[in-house]
Amino acid sequence: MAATPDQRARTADASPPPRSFGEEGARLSYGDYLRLKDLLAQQAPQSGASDELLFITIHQVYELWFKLLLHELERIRDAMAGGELWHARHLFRRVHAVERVLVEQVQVLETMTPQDFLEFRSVLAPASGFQSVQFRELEFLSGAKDEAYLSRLRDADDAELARLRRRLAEPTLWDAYLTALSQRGLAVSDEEIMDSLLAVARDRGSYDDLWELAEDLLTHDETAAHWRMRHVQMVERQIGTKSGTGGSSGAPYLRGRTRMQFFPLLWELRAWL
Ligand code: HEM
Ligand SMILES: N[C@@H](CC(=O)c1ccccc1NC=O)C(=O)O
Repeated sequence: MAATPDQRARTADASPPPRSFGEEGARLSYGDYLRLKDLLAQQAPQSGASDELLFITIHQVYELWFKLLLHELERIRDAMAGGELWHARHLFRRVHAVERVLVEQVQVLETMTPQDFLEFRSVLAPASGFQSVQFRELEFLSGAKDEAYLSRLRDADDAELARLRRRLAEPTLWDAYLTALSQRGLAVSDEEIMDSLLAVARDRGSYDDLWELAEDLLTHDETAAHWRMRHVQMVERQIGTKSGTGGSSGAPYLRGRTRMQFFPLLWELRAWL
């Protein structure tokens, strides 16, 4: 069999095989690059309960994914406003995949029994998911801006409050979608927006990219609703009708939140088609 160009070159000058890719710099190790010493030192259970490590780990994993989602959703917003619809759609595929993971991962925490949760639940109060700054940032960026939540963040520091205020002030995904519509000559005033959305839906030949982008927004909205429903099911399974450590009514409050829509007009559009 004929030698490959690579084999020929090696036998010709008898030089040692090249070092494997990445060895040239030889500065970073796996643990250094990923800051594993710091990362793996961040789980500090407050009780002796065996399942508290699971509880902390799952929340930290959520927060890491929230961080990535904020990064990608910002890029999506900016791509939409900048007319780069293909790029927004590319990033939406990633966002949807992560969001499906967020929903699926609820089942990991559901392996905990309510009895085992009660072993450490009392040490958690008054902490609760209410205080997740990144979760609220995701809602604000998606269009559900509700300033009232700022007052529920008991222990938020100045930097966190500033981040939320910035999210309240900056354009949402919906604002960016409207910019994309107007760049294509479509009217976006309150009175005209439904007609524009209908025009996009009815003329896929001219507006397919805008239609698909609206579908991506809707999938983001739908998957967020799936998470809220999975979360409240998990809550009912764990604490039933008890009120929450964060001071809400618990499951009834969370059931109310499942009706929230980021993009109500995209849902309403269906009725007019
Ligand atoms: C044993 C599991 C869990 C229980 C029993 C539980 C319970 C609750 C309750 C009762 C609330 C309402 C606020 C309160 O009064 O405390 C809440 C809110 C919240 N929880 Fe959980 N939770 C659990 C797991 C999780 C996980 C894994 C996450 C992931 C980050 C999470 C994120 C949130 C968020 C973001 C809120 C605020 C929701 C909103 O205001 O719409 N929770 N949770
Ligand atoms: N709110 C929950 C406690 C809880 O799940 C929690 C506590 C501290 C930090 C994050 C939490 N997760 C979601 O609310 C409860 O009432 O049992």
